[in-house]
Amino acid sequence: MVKICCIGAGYVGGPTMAVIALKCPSIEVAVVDISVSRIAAWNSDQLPIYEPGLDDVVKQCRGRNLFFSTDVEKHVCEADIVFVSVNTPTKTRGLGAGKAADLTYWESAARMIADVSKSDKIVVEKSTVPVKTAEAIEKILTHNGKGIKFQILSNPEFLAEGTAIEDLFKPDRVLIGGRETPEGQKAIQALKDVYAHWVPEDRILTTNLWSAELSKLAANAFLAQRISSVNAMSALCEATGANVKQVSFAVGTDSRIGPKFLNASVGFGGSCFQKDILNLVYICECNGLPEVAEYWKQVIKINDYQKGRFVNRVVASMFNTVANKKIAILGFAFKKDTGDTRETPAIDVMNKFDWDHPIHLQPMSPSTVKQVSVVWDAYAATKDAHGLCILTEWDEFRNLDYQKIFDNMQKPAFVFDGRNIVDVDKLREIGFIVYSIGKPLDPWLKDMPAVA
Ligand SMILES: NC(=O)C1=CN([C@@H]2O[C@H](COP(=O)(O)OP(=O)(O)OC[C@H]3O[C@@H](n4cnc5c(N)ncnc54)[C@H](O)[C@@H]3O)[C@@H](O)[C@H]2O)C=CC1
Ligand SMILES: O=C(O)[C@H]1O[C@H](OP(=O)(O)OP(=O)(O)OC[C@H]2O[C@@H](n3ccc(=O)[nH]c3=O)[C@H](O)[C@@H]2O)[C@H](O)[C@@H](O)[C@@H]1O
Repeated sequence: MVKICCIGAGYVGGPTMAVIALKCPSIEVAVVDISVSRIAAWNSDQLPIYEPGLDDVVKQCRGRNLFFSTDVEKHVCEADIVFVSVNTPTKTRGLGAGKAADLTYWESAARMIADVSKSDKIVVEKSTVPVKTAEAIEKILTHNGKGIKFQILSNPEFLAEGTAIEDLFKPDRVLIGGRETPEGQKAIQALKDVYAHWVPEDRILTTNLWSAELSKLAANAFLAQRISSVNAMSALCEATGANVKQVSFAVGTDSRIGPKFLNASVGFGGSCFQKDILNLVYICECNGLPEVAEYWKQVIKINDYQKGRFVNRVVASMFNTVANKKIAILGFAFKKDTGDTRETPAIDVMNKFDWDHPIHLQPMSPSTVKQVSVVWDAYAATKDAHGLCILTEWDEFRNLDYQKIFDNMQKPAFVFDGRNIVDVDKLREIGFIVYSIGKPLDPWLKDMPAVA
């Protein structure tokens, strides 16, 4: 029986391995992590991440051929294929701080694999890593490996949170990069055989190592670039009276451009887009390509601009200050159908509100006045509020009773839709002053000295 071990039981390791276990009953899959609480949660009825369809998949195979464990070394030692799906955040200190990927988790995983292995293994990069990481990993493994043979493969993951199970069941493609040697090709075939249990052959792409590593960074950069492009257009729409929904529909019907990923928003969030682009920027700089680095940096600059623009609209509309006002934030996750709040635009928006709050009105200590409170219900959140900001596109926010909300808010009552999900005309009829990203401006906003 083929044995797979995955190091890192996070948003990627957990769902990907659960799907491999489901689709390949003949393979034993162990997901290991140093976090005791995370593993305990994977072994409980309350999984550590919220992902539609995940509970069902885990229930079907946990204890059968899917195991979650903190005994990292034992499972690595026994495995034929070791996936490494640890976090690769942006470095916060030292060389490349603020841009380069922090590979300390990866390096310690690689050293541990080298230490505990007693048989040949295929080591698979599942985490998103800088191009050429496989070379460094190879060096760590072969220098410590006591003659044991390791083949490194790059198999980046393209799932999106909220649709992870769907994406894993029917991926657009699976990408496997490996060495162009006979041993490398054999390793590629072994991993292909795993995916071939459910992914059609023509969707399994094989490349050299560096192409696979770089394709992942490139894919995320292209996706984020589409969002920054449409968000840049949203600013121009507001200035000209065009409607960004109509513009993106018209643009997206061109089959060369396509309709997906053209929703204007308060900005993209999530743990990966920003970090992966920064990583790309750093790699370009290190390779003497400052113009290319500058090009990709703009994607992040526009994203920051968009978040700032949104807050400026809110503050300018509300008589140029939010001090002493109650603002209801509807949605905090970085997108719908996930509980993940890493790098969510809601954090930036709320921090900027805090910045607008004059010092003399700030509580002396965090316990004296509670500036932020969290409630379960949109009606409770909006009661007596001066304005509401929609920051995540949860379906429930489309169908709220906005008349009831309006009746319970302070007047004038404002709606700031950072996701373009409300019916602007209907809300204006109710009496709200509405700002919706990239849509023709409310007369109220036109008169404000808004700076965007
Ligand atoms: N979150 C997402 O939707 C996607 C993430 N990725 C990439 O996948 C990688 C993992 O991302 P997430 O799953 O979101 O991260 P995560 O933070 O949810 O999970 C990583 C896990 O690795 C564990 N870990 C770290 N070092 C370890 C070690 N030495 N031994 C054992 N466990 C260790 C941590 O305790 C943590 O539970 C990142 O490189 C990310 O860029 C790629 C595609 C999608
Ligand atoms: O490497 C990763 O981590 C993953 O990053 C993204 O997936 P994810 O961040 O989970 O979610 P997305 O659906 O891409 O959304 C990212 C952000 O962009 C925003 N977005 C998305 C689409 C759009 O049209 N407009 C827009 O503002 C979302 O609200 C969210 O804040 C990619 O879509 C995945 O392919 C990739 O595997």
